[in-house]
Amino acid sequence: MDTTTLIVIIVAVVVVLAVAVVAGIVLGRRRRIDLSESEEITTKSDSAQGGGYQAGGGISLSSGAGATTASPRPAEESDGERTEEGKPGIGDDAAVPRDAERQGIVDVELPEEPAATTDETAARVPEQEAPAEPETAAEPETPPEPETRAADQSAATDDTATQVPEQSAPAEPAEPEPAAPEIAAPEQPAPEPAAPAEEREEIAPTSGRLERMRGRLSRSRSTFGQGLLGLLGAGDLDEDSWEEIEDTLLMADLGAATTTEVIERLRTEIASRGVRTADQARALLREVLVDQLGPDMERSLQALPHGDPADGGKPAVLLVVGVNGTGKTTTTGKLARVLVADGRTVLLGAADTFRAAAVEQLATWGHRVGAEVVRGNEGADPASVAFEAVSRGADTGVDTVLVDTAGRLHTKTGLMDELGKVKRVVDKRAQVDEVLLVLDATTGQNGLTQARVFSDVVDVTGIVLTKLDGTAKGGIVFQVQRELGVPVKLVGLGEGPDDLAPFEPGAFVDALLD
Ligand SMILES: Nc1nc2c(ncn2[C@@H]2O[C@H](COP(=O)(O)OP(=O)(O)OP(=O)(O)O)[C@@H](O)[C@H]2O)c(=O)[nH]1
Repeated sequence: MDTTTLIVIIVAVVVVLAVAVVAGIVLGRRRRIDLSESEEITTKSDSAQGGGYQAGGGISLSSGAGATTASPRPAEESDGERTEEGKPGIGDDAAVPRDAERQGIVDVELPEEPAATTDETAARVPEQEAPAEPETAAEPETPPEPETRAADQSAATDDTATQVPEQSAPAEPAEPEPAAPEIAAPEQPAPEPAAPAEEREEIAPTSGRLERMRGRLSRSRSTFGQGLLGLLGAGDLDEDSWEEIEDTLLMADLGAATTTEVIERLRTEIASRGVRTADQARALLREVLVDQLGPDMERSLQALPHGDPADGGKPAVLLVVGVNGTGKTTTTGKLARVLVADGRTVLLGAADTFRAAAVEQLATWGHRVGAEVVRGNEGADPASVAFEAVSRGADTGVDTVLVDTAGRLHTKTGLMDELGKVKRVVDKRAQVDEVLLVLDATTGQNGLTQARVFSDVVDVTGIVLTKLDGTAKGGIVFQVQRELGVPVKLVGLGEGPDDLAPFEPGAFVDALLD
């Protein structure tokens, strides 16, 4: 073999090797997930994301009779995120140690002393702490001492309010059918049934609210949409990447148990489905997150009357409960608007007798939609006001009675007893169709602790998660439902009168990932 032939052979071998290397690189790149390929980004109208969500869906209302709540998993299967002692604590942090002991729902010990220093929510409304300790709360069976009536009834600003005379709630449990307390003849001003129709405010249509307000979830969206999809789309997912994804989910308050399940499912599905494109990664993430939100849970609001109220039917009764400052009164007012917009008649019960401003606030909401308000004096027995509101609602034939209760720390045994009493007393007059627990989404893990205690005391049937517009921790929705098996039914997305939307898992996840 001469030199020329040798050179030709060497050149040929080099060329073949070069072609092989280039082909290898190209194939390798194709197998990566790259979210920067704009043409592959899925739009929300893409049928692949359907999931049954109707962005135009309104708040679904139903009658309490026969409605059931489906739970995605039994509560005892849930894995709580705990402090080192393995017990729920006030202000639990989202960053849970991975080796934290898992456990289901546990009884929370209710300390005697307020946890105001560690409870953000309580700290927000400090003035409520002082009057929150009347002995009547600790001794719910004892009628409260008669108190001096607030100086001047004419201070009331709402014409439609009906004043409940000062009295204790009907005794319980000795009298199964307590006599309805009389309505005091108000002095000044005379009560009016409702504001004239022409004075009432326009109410935004309930349909399509979540769609219209999806921008309000922008803080949570930056975690999920940019954070999570960015990580998933970074290509080779090594152990460091998975850890980052895990941290991101924990920071968004999904909780350790949900996070572990999400990660495991993503890892399995990415491998088995051969996820390679941005579209596929997004669709998979959406599917996994929606599944975690229990899409089959019953979320309609049991706010429709039992039969025709004009023909002996009974109004639906909803109790609104929660700790201080979560947005109970605001939510009650917003809900009244939703019902009025649906053509329903509503009566509001102002059973927050600790804070005069709360009563005025509710009266204003009522006036704006022409709903009558039953109110008590500051310091009156809230059970009595609630009872009277339900009685009045039944007598006047309204469709729905909404009872706003005072904010109370879940750690205050006496106040929780008092709440239990409110429900038991109302139960004697009419069936309570919904107990809505209002949770402030910005308080994160503390909301969970509250939810457990409230659920124990008053059998919560639905969660309203407020202030989702002001937090990056929208993942708390996942935890609340998982731990309690109680559906999030409504979400508060702002301070405006119509900033209340139905919670729909598909739409919610879409809003987070867009
Ligand atoms: N950003 C935002 N603010 C809200 C939302 N819901 C309620 N708020 C605000 O939260 C504050 C407290 O609301 P309230 O309705 O007075 O709370 P509350 O639970 O009735 O308070 P207490 O009766 O004192 O326990 C008010 O400033 C509301 O405007 C929401 O969804 N988003």
